[in-house]
Amino acid sequence: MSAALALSDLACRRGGRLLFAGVSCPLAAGDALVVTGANGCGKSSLLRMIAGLLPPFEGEVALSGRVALLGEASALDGDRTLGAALHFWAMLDGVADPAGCVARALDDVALAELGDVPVRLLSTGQRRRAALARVLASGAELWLLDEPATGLDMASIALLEAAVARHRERGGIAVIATHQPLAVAGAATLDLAAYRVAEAA
Ligand SMILES: Nc1ncnc2c1ncn2[C@@H]1O[C@H](COP(=O)(O)OP(=O)(O)OP(=O)(O)O)[C@@H](O)[C@H]1O
Repeated sequence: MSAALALSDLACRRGGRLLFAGVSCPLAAGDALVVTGANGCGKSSLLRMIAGLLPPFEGEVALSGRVALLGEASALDGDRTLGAALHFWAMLDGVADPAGCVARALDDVALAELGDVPVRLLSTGQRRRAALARVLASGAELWLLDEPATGLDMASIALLEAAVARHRERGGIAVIATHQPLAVAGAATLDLAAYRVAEAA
């Protein structure tokens, strides 16, 4: 797995307001970036920009590799069993061995025993881990994780941290927006508040 990501002089404008400007950051295979900053400073917007879902107001995003975004919603079909819902996405993602990828991902987030339970019956934290499993099973080189620790207990946070570490060891890149401190060894940090653009008086 080999990934690369370069953010060059990025600016973000939403709802008519310039949120941040001048964000630059190069990331190579195995790197991680932890994005912090107050509510509303634009962390989710930055991740959506990297995912290609939101055009930059200025600057550019250059990347190589496939992208998986863990956002607020998991997009897993509530009526399917967890295993089937993940399998559906793994097929769409075109992974070589969807069944194997899903089984490993479920193991990695400690949900292997719930593979035959409908997604709608999962608890909040289980649903969050299921969304993470979807990212794991995607085989994407670039992980964009938006508040991945929300709703997770301590054991699940450790699983998340371990999954990120393994992904980086394989040459993947992780960009993580978080309010909670996470153990991400040697990660670059980006405090978006420092890139806030003052409103004109
Ligand atoms: N679709 C949209 N249209 C207009 N403004 C938006 C839209 N989505 C978000 N915003 C605004 O952009 C700003 C940044 O939102 P964003 O979700 O990126 O912040 P955040 O740093 O991730 O916040 P939080 O820590 O609360 O998750 C907010 O003021 C928000 O109201």
